[in-house]
Amino acid sequence: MITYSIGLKNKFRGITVREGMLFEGPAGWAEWSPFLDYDDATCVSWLRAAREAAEVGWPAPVRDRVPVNCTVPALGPEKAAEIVRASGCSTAKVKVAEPGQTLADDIARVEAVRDAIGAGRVRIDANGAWSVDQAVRSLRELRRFDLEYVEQPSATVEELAEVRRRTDVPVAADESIRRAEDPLLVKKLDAADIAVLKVQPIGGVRACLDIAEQIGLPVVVSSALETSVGIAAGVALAAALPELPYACGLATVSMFTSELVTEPLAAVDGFLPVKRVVPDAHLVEAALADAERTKVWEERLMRVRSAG
Ligand SMILES: O=C(O)CCC(=O)C1=CC=C[C@@H](O)[C@@H]1C(=O)O
Ligand SMILES: [Mg+2]
Repeated sequence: MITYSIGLKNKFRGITVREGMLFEGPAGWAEWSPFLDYDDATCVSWLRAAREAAEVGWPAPVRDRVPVNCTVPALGPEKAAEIVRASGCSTAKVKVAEPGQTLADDIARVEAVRDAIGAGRVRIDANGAWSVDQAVRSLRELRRFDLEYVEQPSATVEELAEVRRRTDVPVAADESIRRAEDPLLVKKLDAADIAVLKVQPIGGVRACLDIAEQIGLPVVVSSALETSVGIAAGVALAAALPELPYACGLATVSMFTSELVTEPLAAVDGFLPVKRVVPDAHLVEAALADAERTKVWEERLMRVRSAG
């Protein structure tokens, strides 16, 4: 069992360092990396996903590569454009509604991304930060950049449904699925056009495939900001879905300052290959967490195992 600690190039989701654990089982390597602000009960499904990866493996793929978007954190317009140009992707996902920023900041960033990507696709993610009225007002401004969709504009499923009724920008549900008691409520309330599925929070590739089948919406597979070991699970899900009409949010290892595998699952010309990965001993050594953080994670794992 390994505890890693890797820096992020830019602040994302309020964090600058990513930590997690890796395990090896009969089926291969697995990552368990619930965010530090999650309580033990929330981390149980994340552990189920890691167990599936280590002990059982994943269903057979139906494709050998997966189209991906580049992910643009809530940075200024120049840096945002730079990330898009360096990525080689023809779809970009831009973070908006960052606490402490304004709609003018979002407009400048999305405009810069639209210019950088040309005829490519631009989607935005508000992480539930807007009220319904704020979402409708913001989308009225941002829709001129020809948005593919807005991910989680507001916090609740009911709000998502209302935003969807009041805008012509398609709505994708993320937190409303991965953090919900009933992930299918989104469908029942007609709250979304697209379902964003993440393997760790939902509890594994098979758990995601079940939701995909029941929810009856096109699926975008997205990462939980894992190293290549965890990203491989997202790629396995994207590769096993019967239909994959959108680029996936799995090109996030480029946000890390270092990696654990010699050939990371990083986008080349907008695609990731479908493969399992094995951590490299030297890279792992360089990314090992210190004794104090390792203890924190080992204790967390023990608690979550007994909670599960
Ligand atoms: O979807 C992507 O392009 C990358 C992944 C991504 O945006 C996220 C990963 C991890 C945590 C989340 O805050 C965030 C998301 O909201 O989708
Ligand atoms: Mg999201």
